[in-house]
Amino acid sequence: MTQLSVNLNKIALLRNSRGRDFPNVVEFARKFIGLGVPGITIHPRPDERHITRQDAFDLKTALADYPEVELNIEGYPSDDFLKLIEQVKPHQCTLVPDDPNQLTSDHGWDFTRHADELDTILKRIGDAGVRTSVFLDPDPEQVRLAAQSRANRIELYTEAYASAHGTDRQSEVHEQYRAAAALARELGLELNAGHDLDLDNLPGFLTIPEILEVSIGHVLTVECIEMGMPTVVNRYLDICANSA
Ligand SMILES: CC(=O)[C@@H](O)[C@H](O)COP(=O)(O)O
Ligand SMILES: NCC(=O)COP(=O)(O)O
Repeated sequence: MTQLSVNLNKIALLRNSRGRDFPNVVEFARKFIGLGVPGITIHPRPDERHITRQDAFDLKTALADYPEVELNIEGYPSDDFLKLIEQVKPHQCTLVPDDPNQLTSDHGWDFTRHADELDTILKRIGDAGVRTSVFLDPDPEQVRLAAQSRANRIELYTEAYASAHGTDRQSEVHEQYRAAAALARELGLELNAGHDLDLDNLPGFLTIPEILEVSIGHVLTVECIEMGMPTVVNRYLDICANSA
């Protein structure tokens, strides 16, 4: 069964737009957990445009009340970010190759260029007792290289899957993900996935076997506005429970 990790970036974005602590990120984490969500994801960016460093500490403290709930922190491995990970010690850290000013994550790691620096970084995070995951395109060469690294998991970057969904490229693109996932499993990598997943495209994606975790935030937040949190969370949990 796939675990749902709700990404709270967009709750923080709303909060930051008014300069007071509303909506409160920790309170929303508690609401999602209360509805049965087993994981929380945040992606603190250097400009703190949504999630702040303080949010990471506050969530870590709050999640002590829910030992079964996983905290996943995503981000570019700057020294600041790595220090944050060493202090907060989330269950999982997902490394993303984002520029500081990037609008959103739009590509996976290139291990042909970054294998050496990632080795040092993955060791540092692993030594802090934190599970590691690396954001990756569904590219067989990158999957092979990631399998030779210290990463425990890969997170398949699903934007291409989401944009092809419902178009005549759907099955071709889906096959790329299916093949990358099969190769990753064969090489001993565990698998997560995320970016632009939603209630409509997730069931098709989760026909790929053994996706351990999906992190979802942007569309999920909009779906909650449209349909209400309980309905949306129940539908996601249902889809995840029926994954391959
Ligand atoms: C790493 C990843 O997949 C992203 O989806 C990310 O967490 C979203 O970041 P923004 O919310 O800043 O677009
Ligand atoms: N890792 C992906 C994530 O956390 C959320 O992505 P999105 O649903 O906000 O596109």
